[in-house]
Amino acid sequence: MISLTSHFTKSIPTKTTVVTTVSDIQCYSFLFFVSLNTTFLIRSILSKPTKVTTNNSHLLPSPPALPIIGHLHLLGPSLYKSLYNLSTKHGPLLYLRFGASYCLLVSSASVASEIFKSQDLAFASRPRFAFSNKLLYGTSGFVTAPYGDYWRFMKKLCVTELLGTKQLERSLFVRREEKERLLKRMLESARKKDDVDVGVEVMKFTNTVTCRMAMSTSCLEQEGEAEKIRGLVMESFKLAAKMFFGDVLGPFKKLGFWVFGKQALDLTRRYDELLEDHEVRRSKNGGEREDKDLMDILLDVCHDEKAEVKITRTHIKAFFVDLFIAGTGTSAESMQWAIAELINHPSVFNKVREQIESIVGKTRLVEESDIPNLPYLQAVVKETLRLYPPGPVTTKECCQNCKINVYDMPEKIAVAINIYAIMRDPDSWDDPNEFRPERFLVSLNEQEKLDQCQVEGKGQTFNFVPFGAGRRGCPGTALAFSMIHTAVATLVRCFDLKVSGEEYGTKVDMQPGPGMRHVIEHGSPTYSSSYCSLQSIYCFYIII
Ligand code: HEM
Repeated sequence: MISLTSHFTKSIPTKTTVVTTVSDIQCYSFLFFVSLNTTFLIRSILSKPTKVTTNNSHLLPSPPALPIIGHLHLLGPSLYKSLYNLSTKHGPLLYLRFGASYCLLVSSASVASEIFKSQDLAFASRPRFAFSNKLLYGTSGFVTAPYGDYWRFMKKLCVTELLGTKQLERSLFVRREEKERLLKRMLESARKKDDVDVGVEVMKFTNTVTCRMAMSTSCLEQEGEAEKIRGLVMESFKLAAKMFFGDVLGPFKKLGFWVFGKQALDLTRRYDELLEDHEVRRSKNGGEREDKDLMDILLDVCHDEKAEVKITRTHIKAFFVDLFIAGTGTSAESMQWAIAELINHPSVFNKVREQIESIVGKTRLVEESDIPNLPYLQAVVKETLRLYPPGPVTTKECCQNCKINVYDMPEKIAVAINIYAIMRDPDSWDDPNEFRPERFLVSLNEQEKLDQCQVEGKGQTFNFVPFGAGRRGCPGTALAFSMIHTAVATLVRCFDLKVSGEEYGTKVDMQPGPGMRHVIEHGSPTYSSSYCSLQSIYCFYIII
């Protein structure tokens, strides 16, 4: 084990954050919007926002809105927190309008269960944003694909060839090797007494695992390839955050694209180059291989003229970009939050380490097969995901008329489900803002009762939903848990940790950065542009 012995000379990087009362992006969007066209403003003032009504007696609750901007002024620097504040004040199901776009906001487990379970099929698509057909392979992606043959085909492939239980067993050696590489890199820094940027290291780990599992290759094979992918993912977040706000521009959204279009095309070209380089290397190295990976299978379908579902090369590229964006930053971010909470709670840290030592001993590393015997580690990871979901808001679109509670849902209405709010709801959780992993430790008796409920179909309360749920729920849940458990256990097992330049015991600042504005300036390792943890993450170095 490596202990920290000396003070460190390197100072914490000064990524200062300026918190404003109203997010800059809001102001910029609004000013941009205002200066663009007064005619539209006048029209908007004259026309009342459409409210979603049901048989006329049920008007969806909605906070007071301003002309033109609707509820835009109610958003603060952190989007998901602003939405959380709105729901605590006005209720768990709200109608909101931001400039020219509108949506329903869902913030409680009971309303979410309608969407995740009772009306799952009706909400099996996602809404399209203003520029979604322009950014990164347009509408060919999997995450944004409408519910239909293409989505079903890709989902099945995803599960059978990459993320299902059997595939995860087959790819166990990849995660083991990459865990050892992560450890080696950290040990090297330790020997040199260097600071380690946890964010960079765990992102290399998740990137390379995903690359190797999906394309049988290591991102680290080529000089700087992991860094290149990490950079591209960060830039995608920045751009998506800027372009997302195009929606408030309504009929003028094309002008917004004109501003960012060149950046979007450049980003797509760089993803293209990366994937094409990769394809050239793989055909040089292998040609026809017996043990086909996901990329091989997709290329076969692409070349098969009789295939039931038509897959193009653009679909394949879009799919891999989606996997990187949805899978690598989210898992890496959760690892960082977990480590940060453990530094802030030394007694929890020691308990995790003691449990690992009692189960694994002192002579070998933690393996995935040890995880079922480490309930406290599992509880720490769950509690981290509850407090800091990397995708705090997920979106769905109603694709057929249906009812939520007493309200009729019109087709095409966009729904934002605030996962963050659900997992901090005091009706579901005692002391919801406290980090208390023990809440996830259930006694054997309780576990039996829970199992019985699951068998009888009564067990889903939808109050713990970091991965969403229903048919559009995250297919990478098992992989994410494997990666997070292993990485966190390895770091706790092998290193004593503290914030660089500070005394032992100094707390990591857990205040998330100011959301959208920060994403636009710095990019974010999270796949949701509405959430940002960079203040603590950037400032957070391990000293070994
Ligand atoms: C801590 C890690 C992760 C978290 C918290 C997370 C969370 C989520 C959430 C909230 C959704 C939306 C679910 C919904 O709308 O109901 C989602 C979708 C998705 N996730 Fe994850 N995810 C994680 C890791 C991964 C990994 C490792 C992969 C794959 C390598 C992955 C692939 C996807 C894909 C492809 C979708 C889109 C599914 C669809 O639209 O059908 N995620 N994830």
